[in-house]
Amino acid sequence: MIELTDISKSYGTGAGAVEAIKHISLSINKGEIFGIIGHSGAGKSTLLRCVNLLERPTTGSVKVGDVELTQLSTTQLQRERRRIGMIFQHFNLLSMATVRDNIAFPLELAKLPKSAIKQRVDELLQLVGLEQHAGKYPAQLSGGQKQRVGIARALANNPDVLLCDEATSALDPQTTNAILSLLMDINDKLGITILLITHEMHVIRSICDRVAVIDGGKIVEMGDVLDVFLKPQHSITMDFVSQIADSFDPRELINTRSGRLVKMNYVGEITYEPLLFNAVKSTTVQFTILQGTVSRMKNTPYGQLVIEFIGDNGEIDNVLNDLRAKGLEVGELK
Ligand SMILES: Nc1ncnc2c1ncn2[C@@H]1O[C@H](COP(=O)(O)OP(=O)(O)OP(=O)(O)O)[C@@H](O)[C@H]1O
Repeated sequence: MIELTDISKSYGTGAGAVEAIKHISLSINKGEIFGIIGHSGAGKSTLLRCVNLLERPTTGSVKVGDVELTQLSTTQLQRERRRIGMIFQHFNLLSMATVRDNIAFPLELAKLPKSAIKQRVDELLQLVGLEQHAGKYPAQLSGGQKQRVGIARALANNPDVLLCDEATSALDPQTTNAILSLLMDINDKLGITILLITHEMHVIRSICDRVAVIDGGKIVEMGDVLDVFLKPQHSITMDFVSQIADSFDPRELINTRSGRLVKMNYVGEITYEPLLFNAVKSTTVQFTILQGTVSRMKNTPYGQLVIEFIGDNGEIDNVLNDLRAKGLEVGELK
């Protein structure tokens, strides 16, 4: 649905030039929720804005659907942009217009008849749960409600793609979760492809299928969220993962514990099985959980534990092999 090929973007020229993104290629599938995470200044906004050519890349190609956007005339580009909705961190609503009029705005630009606009706005108000607030002005709404207006407005022309520019960064944790659920619901119901940028790993873990980590204008790591989360390769990715994982380094335990320290990852329904108990029950091996997370990534449960096993080495080997045979990824820390 979105194909970026060898995109670079420089601001300014000569000695003062800033190369905000450098040779980025990215392919996003139809119906996917794809997250881009990076620290401030990494180039996230620039990259996102290249997708609808709010920023024109200095070099490279931008395809949305089958259309190469960089080759279009201004009028053609305006038409194609209707297929790409966008929401913003600070909502960017028209302060002098009601909720209904804010949502109607892109439909008026598209020159729909009045009756069709009314019907579509009613549908959108219902989709985002704002039927009771149609006559209010933005100043009378909470942050979460303002973002719902932003989402309804972005969806007005039935776009294929929704770009989300730090859409939850100005919201409190509870409202963030409600907006993330709404985005997931919209992706599910409408099959719309969502590309979001964030600096919060929580956002990626809650709703994304795949993630790219960017730093210094380059993609440093990319993959399925589960893989990147459970086995981060790059130090920047590890920083982000530690935002939500229990963040102390289990290797610090090595010199303080006398048993065998084992790290295990597991994914899917086995997360809820009594795996450890079953593995040791017919042995004399004992275990202690030193560190652990059991949670969900989007809809997939997973666990990550650091365990100390105490007992006969041969028996512990058998326990570890038993766990591996059940599908756990098991690695010893020493
Ligand atoms: N219009 C501009 N003119 C000059 N430099 C710019 C412009 N926009 C962005 N930059 C520079 O490009 C680099 C990437 O900025 P960008 O806003 O894309 O990063 P970001 O990851 O979105 O950061 P943040 O999370 O702080 O918004 C930064 O060094 C920034 O200063």
